[in-house]
Amino acid sequence: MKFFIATDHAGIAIKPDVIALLNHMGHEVIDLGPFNDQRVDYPDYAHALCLEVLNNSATQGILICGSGIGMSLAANKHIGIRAALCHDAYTAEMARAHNDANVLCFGQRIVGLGVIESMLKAWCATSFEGGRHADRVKKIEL
Ligand SMILES: O=C(CO)[C@H](O)[C@H](O)[C@H](O)COP(=O)(O)O
Repeated sequence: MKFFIATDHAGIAIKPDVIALLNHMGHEVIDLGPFNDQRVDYPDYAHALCLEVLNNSATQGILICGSGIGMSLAANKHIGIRAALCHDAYTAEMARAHNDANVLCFGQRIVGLGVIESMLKAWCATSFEGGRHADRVKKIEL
């Protein structure tokens, strides 16, 4: 899988570890910034990442801010993006299996590296189940 990743200043510290985990799992990761810890606005990075995911087939995104909330709110403004704010392996698994989520959001101020690793493993190991979930996912978009 090819991932795009972006953060704000409140998510940047954990980014190298997340990229290393994904690389270790065999995934390609494109870093869309920021590249220093100066204060930035999360919507700028969320929107840039969503455009990349939408314009590159078979890619997914990872967005990290302090809580994950701002990133997920901004990302879900894009038609075709299903951004899931996850806190553990179960929410990551359900986001893929039931919601066909294509952007994983989490908060650096909320989860530690162990939980992040379990979320990434669950996310990458899980495919959309389709079936009864397919019509529900279609209904998300107005
Ligand atoms: O959008 C958020 C909260 O809903 C993110 O967690 C931001 O990273 C956070 O608001 C940044 O806060 P800061 O006090 O400016 O570092």
